[in-house]
Amino acid sequence: MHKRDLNSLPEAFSSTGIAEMKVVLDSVCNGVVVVDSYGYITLFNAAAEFISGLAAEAVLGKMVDDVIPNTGLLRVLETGVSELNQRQDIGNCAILTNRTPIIKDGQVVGAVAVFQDITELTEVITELEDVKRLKSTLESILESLNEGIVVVDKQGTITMLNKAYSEFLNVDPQEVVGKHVAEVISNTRMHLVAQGGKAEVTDIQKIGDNTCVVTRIPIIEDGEIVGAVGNVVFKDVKDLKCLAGRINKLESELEFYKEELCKMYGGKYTIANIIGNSEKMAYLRNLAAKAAKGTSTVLILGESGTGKELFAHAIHNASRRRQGPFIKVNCAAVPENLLESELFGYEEGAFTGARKGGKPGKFELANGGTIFLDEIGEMSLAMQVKLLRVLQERELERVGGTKTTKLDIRVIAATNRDLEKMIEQNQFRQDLYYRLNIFTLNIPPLRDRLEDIPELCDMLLKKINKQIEHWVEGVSPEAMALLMEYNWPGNVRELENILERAVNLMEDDTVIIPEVLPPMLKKMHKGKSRDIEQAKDAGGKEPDLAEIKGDAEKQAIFRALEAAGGNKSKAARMLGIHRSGFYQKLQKYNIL
Ligand SMILES: Nc1ncnc2c1ncn2[C@@H]1O[C@H](COP(=O)(O)OP(=O)(O)OP(=O)(O)O)[C@@H](O)[C@H]1O
Repeated sequence: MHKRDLNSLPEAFSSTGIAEMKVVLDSVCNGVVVVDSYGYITLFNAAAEFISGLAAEAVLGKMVDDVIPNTGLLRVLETGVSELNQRQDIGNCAILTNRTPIIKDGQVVGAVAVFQDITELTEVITELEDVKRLKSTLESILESLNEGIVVVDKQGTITMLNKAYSEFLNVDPQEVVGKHVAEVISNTRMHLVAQGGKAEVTDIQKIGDNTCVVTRIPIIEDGEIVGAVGNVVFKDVKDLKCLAGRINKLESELEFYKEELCKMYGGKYTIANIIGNSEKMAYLRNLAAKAAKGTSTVLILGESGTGKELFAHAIHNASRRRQGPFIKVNCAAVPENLLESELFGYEEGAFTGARKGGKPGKFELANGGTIFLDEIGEMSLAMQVKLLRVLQERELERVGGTKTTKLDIRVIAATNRDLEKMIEQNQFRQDLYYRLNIFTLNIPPLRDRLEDIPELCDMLLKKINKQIEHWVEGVSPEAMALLMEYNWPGNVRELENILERAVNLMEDDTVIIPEVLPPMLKKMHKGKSRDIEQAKDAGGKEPDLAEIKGDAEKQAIFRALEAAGGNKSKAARMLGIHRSGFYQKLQKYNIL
């Protein structure tokens, strides 16, 4: 670093009272730096020392750009032109500086910089800029709102009125700012809130011709009320009514979808829907109500069509789980190789063709509700083991998965098979049977409670009338006698089918007569046998071939079921068709 002898200061300062001048300059708050015509520092006052953090002795006589690298004084020496109000950084300090040349006899003999620390000022400016940005953001938000907003000061003078409010009032926002709020908004209480400091939420206010819903909130700063902000939530109560109407509509839509969901996944029937005034049915209804109160697994036994599913729905609906789902799985209708994933679900990639993202199984879907395992007697031994594990542990893993899901479900199982006999024949696992056989309902076949038939007919006819928009009052005594003599292999479902067929064949009659009942009922009733052709006479219309074939097929199914004691796999074998084909037919004729 070059240093200059202080004895050779510029003539401007060499002869007259430098020391005196330094005392003066050390007393001022601004930093002062003087350089000679070569750029050597000749003066560095106390404020310059303070701002730069450098001692005067250390810098005097040194080249200014060695001391202050970004100095502009050398440029001023060169150009002889002043540079005023320049921003510059010295160390961590921001300064504002005026650089001027020192001219003597028309010659630049040196230069002086007079500067002040503006670090704090810069911070204030930055803060101010932030506040300005925030203000403009808030203004844009307020302007874009649909709600009308007004702000008043403590005296009730409007300081802000947003676009929505000014349009609603039909005033120019610029003109109303500065006016008292009462002059601009009719029936306002804004000035009172700005005085009293008590918020008024969701008040009704008549503004012009509109009855509006308004809210007024005091603005409090440092514990002092400084004004109030008001907003018009609904510019007309009609808007509110309209909104309430929309909410009502949405609520009723929601109710509708909830009901639909309940119909899809919830229990359809209640205990009151279980018809039958026989002692056996009264006892079973009572038992079902007790089963519903508990949490135990329920096993429902009975021939096909006796109402096992009806009981399962009714138990679910009478239980505390009635709000939860009711999920039915027909273990016989799902192909053996799919049953596991159907029951327990699967993870993505568990097998070829597995759906992306996996799929929950029926057990998961039933969580919080009831799972109804129909035709449990048709489940393979391998599946029985898996089912037993889930029933014991009350948790499952999806096929191909590792995560366990806790289950909170009530299990109701049903079958028309003799499970004890199946255990003897090693077709059903004893341990699973014990798990299921906790609360058992044995539904007797219809032939053992013929006294239920009249009441069942009444109920079923009402249902059929509704379905096919026909009006049949009841069953004639002759037809009833036939119904009471039949042995009902298909139970209540068969009764329902026979009544529906009869109603379809009837024309002018208001009661079911023997002629519209199927031949096999009449065959059992000796001497009164007539066949379907008489149905033609009674109904007056020729049954077509498909109808006759369908009828014959249906009767064949019922007969096979009767001979197989309700065992569907056996009935399918007797008819020489595959079990799944047999199920399709059961579904087609509404026998399932
Ligand atoms: N006691 C009853 N009261 C009213 N309806 C009944 C009664 N029993 C059965 N039903 C009606 O008969 C039809 C068959 O009943 P459901 O499906 O419950 O029998 P199921 O024993 O489960 O038959 P499957 O073993 O073939 O599955 C249904 O329409 C059901 O509503």
